Amino acid sequence: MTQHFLRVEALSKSYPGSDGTPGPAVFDDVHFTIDRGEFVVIIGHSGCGKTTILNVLAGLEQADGGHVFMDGREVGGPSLERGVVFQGHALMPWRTVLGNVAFAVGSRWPQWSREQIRTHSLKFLEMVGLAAAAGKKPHQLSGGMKQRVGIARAFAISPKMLLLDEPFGALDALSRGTIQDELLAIVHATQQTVFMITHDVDEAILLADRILLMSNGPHAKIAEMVEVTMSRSRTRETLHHDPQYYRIRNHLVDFLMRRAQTHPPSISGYDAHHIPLVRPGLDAQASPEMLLHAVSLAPQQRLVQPRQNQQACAA
Ligand SMILES: Nc1ncnc2c1ncn2[C@@H]1O[C@H](COP(=O)(O)OP(=O)(O)OP(=O)(O)O)[C@@H](O)[C@H]1O
Repeated sequence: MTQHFLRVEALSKSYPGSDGTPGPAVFDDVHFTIDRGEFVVIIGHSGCGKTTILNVLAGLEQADGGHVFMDGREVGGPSLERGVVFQGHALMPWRTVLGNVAFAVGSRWPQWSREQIRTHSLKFLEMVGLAAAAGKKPHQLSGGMKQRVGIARAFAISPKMLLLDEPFGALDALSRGTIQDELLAIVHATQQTVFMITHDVDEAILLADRILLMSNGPHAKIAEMVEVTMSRSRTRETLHHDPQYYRIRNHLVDFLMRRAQTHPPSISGYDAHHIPLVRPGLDAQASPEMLLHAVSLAPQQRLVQPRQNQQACAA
């Protein structure tokens, strides 16, 4: 049997309603795996449970049912083996940029000397172009710079896995693009295993090896997996020249606009243990009309579950 680096089995979670009684499962019967060095992105409408899943992988939250195994061991709580980057960068405001990274590095390798910690931290600040800002405090930085510190800090502890929860969601398009490029360069250089949440389908296609499509809650599921079959050396500049890009994008948008509302078990042949893997990029049958439709959709729509589902989720 193949040993996957990360194995998620039968995960489920519900939250109590306002009257304290258990609510319906936000998601249940969630199964997926991630291989070492793979970059996996999850997309789905707001409220379907993506952040909850990421928090369970991080060990920050407990699932009601199911298991997460990483590198052969069950995840039971937070650990420096996993680096987490949130949309809100969570920097310590009283520490400098270098101090924020050095604190994490010192916690990871308590036996290291001050000089070792400093040199190692600076190396990662350099990778995100922030060596010159090492002495600044977080309030002196732009949003993009703060997010870079968060990324440098997460990589600097050499985590076995990096968990990114919409890390670029609050950034303007220009900063977002630059940091995406930096992230890709570091991920490729370090062969880092990554699980990331985004609402941006273009970001998903640029960064991911595989994209998990999550259906709407309650009882949300991983409905399908999309393999990004374009060359891993793709860049923001070249992405749009590849016909595969439009096919993949169209497939993702079609899922979010139309198919996410369909409850997967009602799809004939659906098996939560064996999620269908599709390669729309290689589907040369996609009509020019479909491709045009994909291009004309706004690139960074924030996708929100239809109202009745959100209420059902919160009920
Ligand atoms: N601590 C909590 N207590 C009660 N309900 C919660 C809690 N955390 C999350 N929820 C609910 O669980 C559901 C899933 O939330 P979650 O944040 O995981 O979704 P999401 O898919 O990440 O959404 P978004 O894309 O908007 O970040 C939502 O309906 C949310 O209101």
